Amino acid sequence: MPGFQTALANAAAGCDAAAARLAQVAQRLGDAAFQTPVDPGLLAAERQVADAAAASAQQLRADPELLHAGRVILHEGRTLPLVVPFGARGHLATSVDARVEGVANLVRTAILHAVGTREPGGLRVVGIDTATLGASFAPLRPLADAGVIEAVATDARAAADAVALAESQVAERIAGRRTDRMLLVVASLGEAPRQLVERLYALARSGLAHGVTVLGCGLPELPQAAVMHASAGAVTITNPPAAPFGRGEGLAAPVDWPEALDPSFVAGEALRLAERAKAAATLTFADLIPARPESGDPSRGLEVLIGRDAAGEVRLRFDDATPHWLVGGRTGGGKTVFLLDVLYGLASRYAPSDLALFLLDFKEGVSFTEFIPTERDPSFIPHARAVGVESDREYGLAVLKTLNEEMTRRSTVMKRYGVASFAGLREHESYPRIVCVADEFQVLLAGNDRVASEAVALLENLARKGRSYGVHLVLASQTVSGIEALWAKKDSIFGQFPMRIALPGARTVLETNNDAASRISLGQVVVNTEAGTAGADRVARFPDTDTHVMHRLREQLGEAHSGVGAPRVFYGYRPVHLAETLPGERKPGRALLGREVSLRLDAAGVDLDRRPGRHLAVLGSDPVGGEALEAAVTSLTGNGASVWAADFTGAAILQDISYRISPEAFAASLAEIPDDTAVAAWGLDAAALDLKAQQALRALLRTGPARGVHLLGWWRNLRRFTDDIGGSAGREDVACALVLNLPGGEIMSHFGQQFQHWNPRAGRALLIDRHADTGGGRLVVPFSRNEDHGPGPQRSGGNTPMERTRQ
Ligand SMILES: Nc1ncnc2c1ncn2[C@@H]1O[C@H](COP(=O)(O)OP(=O)(O)OP(=O)(O)O)[C@@H](O)[C@H]1O
Repeated sequence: MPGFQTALANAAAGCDAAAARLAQVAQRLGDAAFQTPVDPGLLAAERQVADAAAASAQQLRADPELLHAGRVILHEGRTLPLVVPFGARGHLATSVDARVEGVANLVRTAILHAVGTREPGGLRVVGIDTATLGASFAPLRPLADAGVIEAVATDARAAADAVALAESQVAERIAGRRTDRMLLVVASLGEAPRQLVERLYALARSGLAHGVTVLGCGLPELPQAAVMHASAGAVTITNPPAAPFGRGEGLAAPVDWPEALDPSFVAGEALRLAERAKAAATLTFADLIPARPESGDPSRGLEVLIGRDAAGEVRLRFDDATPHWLVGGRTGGGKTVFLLDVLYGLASRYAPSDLALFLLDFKEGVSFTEFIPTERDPSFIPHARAVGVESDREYGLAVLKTLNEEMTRRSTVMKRYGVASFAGLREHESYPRIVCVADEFQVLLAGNDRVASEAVALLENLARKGRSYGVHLVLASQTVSGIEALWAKKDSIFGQFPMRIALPGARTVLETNNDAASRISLGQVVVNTEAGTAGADRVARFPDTDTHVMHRLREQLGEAHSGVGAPRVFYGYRPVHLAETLPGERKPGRALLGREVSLRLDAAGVDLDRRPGRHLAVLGSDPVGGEALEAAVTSLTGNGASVWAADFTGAAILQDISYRISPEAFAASLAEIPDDTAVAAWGLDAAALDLKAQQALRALLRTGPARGVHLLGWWRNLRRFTDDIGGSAGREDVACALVLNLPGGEIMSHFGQQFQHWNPRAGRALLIDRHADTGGGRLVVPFSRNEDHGPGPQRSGGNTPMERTRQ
């Protein structure tokens, strides 16, 4: 057992050190029995050799392939630097581990030497120190913070991960994917399983040729290594395999460990090397963006530069191997910045005809405003097709549906050409790759309602098939529960996300035994293309965004693609007004009520045609119900319709109506409505219609549409409404309803089971039209009054709050 042997050796070294101290004391006492007489001629020769060797050793200090591993002890107390092949030329092992102070010195000396003699980024350092819990590396902390020391394993599981990291370094070097070296420093291994030791030996055998050097403390049987043995009060060193010291087994003279380094020197040197590494590893945002936008070929995938790690530039891809990405990180961990780096990088490298962005943000905040025109800055990213800011879940669902439909469309075209991949499709037609980013996607999946189950099904389909059709997902979440929600629903989905991106504090995006994200700081990211497997991480540094560079790119893209309209934007938090509808949206006989929460953000309304039941009930006490009714009336009168209006609330703003019915006269007027007239009534629940009036109302409902008479009534309470129309018998007589703050459980008795999940919330309404092909109704943002102008005049255009420039 190497662990046992090391423990024995450590104990022996302790005894030896005590014996050596005793010998020194005896020497000082002048006991001649401890002195060995040496020929004076030999001593003189030794002095000459030592002087020459010391001078050349000094010159060799800058050679990364040679390590000053200690001192050679000569007669008369003279010493000579012990220089051994290292790096690509050999490993070094010791019989005792870093619990012996001299060996801990060796560990620090070797790391500072190896890092300092190589170009920044040319060397990765990974440590194992289970017996002293990382204490051997503690003075080198700045190097760990800077990511030069990538990991120090302090328990058996982490030790296995560290070995796996070194093994993957060998594999990557063999595959030609890396050119840097790794120094694996086993400072102490404790009672390691035999299997792990064998893996270390295998690493040592293949490492020299393939980029891994091992400093194996307490591993005297390490292959391809010079071994420093501590025994009998002295340390000896065996021959380095490729460059023996002489003809014997090892160096003829005793040696000693390196002298303890001054702590302030270690701290200063570690800091200097850390700063040097950081400076070399840092790209600026401008470095991510080419000076002029480019038109890369998206056929085989999309590639984007996101930062650097010790081995150089880090580029990530959307392709067959990593079609979808999962991104995690705690609040303030840099997720927004990282996504901007990626998306601006992509937009600068691919033309809008080759890359389409769908951007969904489900959290409160201002994500993705850098892609859309604002009042202060009209520039935008032309690749963005649809942007949801503080999106409703239903908007997210609409986007996912659109993307699924797009896959179906592409599959038809691909069948026609007899091709099975996106690259094959691109040989015939230039479809863009699509990247859909859903920030805080767990909101979409929360709960057990229809939206959640549809979203899971759509996501699953996109995740499984997207790669073949050039459709890619980026799901980002700050919360653990976000990702767990998806695990719980369909654990198979995440199998389609081999690319895991963990920002500081991310937990669930990596495998549970991979704690790489807990060791990085702001500005760093763990990139793992093997679904988060421990040992397959790259730790990269990515830059903060730069508003000037972003603005410049938007302007450049705007000039280059002036024909491309701004994206459709859904602002979940903004009210909408009738005044902002476009002329094409206003049609005679159509009462407009709001905007659909859908990808096209169409104006939502009801057609008042001659079919039976073409009436509208606005239901719920929310005052926005009254405002939506005002908009409906204004949209009708704007197209020349005749409207008679009655207001039982005293708060309605009645514009351009043909005739105002006083509340008292309402019941009597019902029988006198002329043909082709809409009757609008606010607060019908307060009308207290008696039986006769109710019968007149029901007659109007039944016979009105045939002669162009339609009722648009606002009842603030459902009971009054159902009473007035005659309960379930009158259900078909009012085919349209705009439901506001009445819960699903309440309305389902009248409208049907499918509405039980309706969850009323401010600024949203459910539009039900029994004659339209929308079984579950449509979520709409009801038109509210313009602060100053009531429902507002209809004007010919408008840009906010829902941008509609792209058709
Ligand atoms: N690579 C980086 N280098 C320097 N600063 C950064 C970097 N990434 C992010 N930051 C800074 O950290 C802060 C938080 O970043 P960011 O807004 O991206 O975090 P987040 O994870 O999206 O958090 P939240 O969603 O809570 O805003 C910002 O002030 C940002 O400038």
